[in-house]
Amino acid sequence: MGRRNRNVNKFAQRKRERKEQAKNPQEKPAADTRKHYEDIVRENAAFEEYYKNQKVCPEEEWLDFMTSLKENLPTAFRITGSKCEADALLNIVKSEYFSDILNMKIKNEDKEEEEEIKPISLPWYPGGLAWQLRLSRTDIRRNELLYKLHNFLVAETAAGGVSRQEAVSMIPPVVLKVEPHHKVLDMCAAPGSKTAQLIEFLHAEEDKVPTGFVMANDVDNSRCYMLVHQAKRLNSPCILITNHDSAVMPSLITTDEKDPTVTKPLKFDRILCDVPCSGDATLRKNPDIWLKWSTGNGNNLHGIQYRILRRGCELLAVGGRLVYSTCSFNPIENEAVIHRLLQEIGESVKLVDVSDMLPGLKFHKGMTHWRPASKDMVFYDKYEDVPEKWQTVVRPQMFPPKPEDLDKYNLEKCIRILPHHQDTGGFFVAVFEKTSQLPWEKAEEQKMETNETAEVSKEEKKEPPKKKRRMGGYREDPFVFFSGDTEDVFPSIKEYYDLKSDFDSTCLLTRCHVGKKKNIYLVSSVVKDVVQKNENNIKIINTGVKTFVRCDNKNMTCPFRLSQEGLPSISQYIGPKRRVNILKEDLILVLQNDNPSNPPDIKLFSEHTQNLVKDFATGSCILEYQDTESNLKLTLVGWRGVHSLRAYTATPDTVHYLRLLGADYSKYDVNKFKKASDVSDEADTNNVAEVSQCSTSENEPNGDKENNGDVSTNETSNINST
Ligand SMILES: C[S@@+](CC[C@H](N)C(=O)[O-])C[C@H]1O[C@@H](n2cnc3c(N)ncnc32)[C@H](O)[C@@H]1O
Repeated sequence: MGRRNRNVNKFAQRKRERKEQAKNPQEKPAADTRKHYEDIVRENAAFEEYYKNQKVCPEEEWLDFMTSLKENLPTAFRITGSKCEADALLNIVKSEYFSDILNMKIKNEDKEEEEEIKPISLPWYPGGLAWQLRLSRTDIRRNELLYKLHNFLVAETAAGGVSRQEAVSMIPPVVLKVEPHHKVLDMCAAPGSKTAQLIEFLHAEEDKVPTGFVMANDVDNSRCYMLVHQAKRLNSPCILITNHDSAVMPSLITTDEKDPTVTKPLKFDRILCDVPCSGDATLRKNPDIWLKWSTGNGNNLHGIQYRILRRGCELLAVGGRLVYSTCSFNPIENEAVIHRLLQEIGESVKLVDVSDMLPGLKFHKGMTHWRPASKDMVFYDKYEDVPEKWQTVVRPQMFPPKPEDLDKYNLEKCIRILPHHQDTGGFFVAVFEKTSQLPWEKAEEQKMETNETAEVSKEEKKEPPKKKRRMGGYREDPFVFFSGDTEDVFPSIKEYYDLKSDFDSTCLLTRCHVGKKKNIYLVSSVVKDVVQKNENNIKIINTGVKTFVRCDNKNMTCPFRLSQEGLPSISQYIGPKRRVNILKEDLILVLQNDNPSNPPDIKLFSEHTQNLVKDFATGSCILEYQDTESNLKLTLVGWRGVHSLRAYTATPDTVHYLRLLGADYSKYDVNKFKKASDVSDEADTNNVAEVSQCSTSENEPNGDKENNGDVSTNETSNINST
């Protein structure tokens, strides 16, 4: 394969394919992988022999283990978003969707008999926000009785109200115990489902910008753009995405909080090492692994897994917590990696028992004995038995601890989840705490101190400046921070949006040095510091949440409108001049009349709202609504036209808000099973909305409704000023 091919951005390519498919929703994708999956014989003799030999589960559970592995994976999802929105959505899910299906019996794809669907709340997930259904994704997609549930999952995923994620994969962020002040590193982050959770935990305090941040890293440049997409859904100014081999992740620096004139090494309070693995615990979701499974996979990955974990321990602050996880059953990728690390670093890092954080979760304790094997399925009890030809593959560090050393390592504190435990995928999790510096960290520090003393005595002999690190891959646009309140476009933004004096304009940035600023992004001050101090040292792919978008409209004195993505971060700084406290019925009116070329006339609104906007300057504004009973608070970007008022939301968000308001959104809730001729004229005219609900991927957010300078179009807007 040529170099050009390897550099194809797979994510962008898939996006293009989906767009094409959205244009012709009736057409099936060329390669129907589903069919392919159905044809796969879910058997692999080597797999069975290997894991029977490793004793991954007691003999009496073996049949259940294998039977479960051959079944399709049930669907699981989490409800996300701010606490008040998540609570409101949870109530809707329970009362509208689950009550409908509670007593329903469905014949699943891979079962003979009809079964009850029975939604189960995952008992160990905080706030009762995570659910599992006894239905695979395909079951939900293909069954007409479930079209409303399917529409709900697709639309809410696009709006960021729901995240579809395998149940067991939700565990690592839960046990990492992230708090809003933590500096968090996700070493192998793409596609980003766990990163999303980390960000949600970071934003646990509603309406407050966290003082911590999440750095989400992946070695694969194209997969980094999946992270960009995830981050975009979450609207956080506290995330940065980097592209590096985490086994050799560079040491970073940050400003010392105690003395802002000096820098110090950046150590992370929380680190997630969700390392690349053979993935055989995802067989239920990825049946093609049955076809290619071999012992070689685990053996080959052990080394990189160990190096990533080791580097993670170095980057971890003393007192910090690190989670190592894989979706593999293989002890060579799991306990052997951990044993190797613990052997090397002594007592400075120790395993922690986190079972009390996971109430109701069934699992097996970590293994304390296993037998490395070569590709020809010969098992070894000691390295000396390994024939020379396999000695580069089966390494001495892969062997289990001696029985007399077991107490040193506490490997039983690891968590092994098998598919039959609670009808999920399999998973492995180990949680570490760092109690002191690693042995070589202490030595390095001493060496540095000695060097510093020596430097003082050789004042004249200055070393030449270090060469700038060369960073491979795609060239990213620069991160250009505002110099302060005098930055050319800032005074008009400040004036128009009545920005409070404590807003730090140096946290705004653009992605170009010269030319007209198009999109303006916002980061938290700690993220700004990390970017500015380290951008020559590590490749930063993306940071900042889009907050202002250029909009050269003759009816607006400021050339920038607000963007919904950045609104939760900037809203607290915007003064009363640009806020409208709208009534519920008026907000519903605005959302239901979302045709940008025909926005609702001011005369249609309540007297209350008409009075509020009477003397309101035209242009971008905030529409706010708070339900006094439920505490539900909605904040939307609006537009005051000369004679109209409208919301500036993307279609999935419109559906999300209408759902939360208990309003009618039926025109978007299309039953795709009905023949095209049955679909009402109204739905036909809302074709774009239908497509976004039923045909495009759940991960595909729609742009705002107009040509408004969104990332996808990158053009400035001329908004219809009706
Ligand atoms: C198991 S997946 C991570 C899944 C992710 N944590 C999630 O929950 O969505 C492993 C990821 O590690 C990345 N990876 C592989 N080797 C790496 C390395 N040396 N450094 C950083 N990332 C690496 C892969 O590109 C892949 O995206």
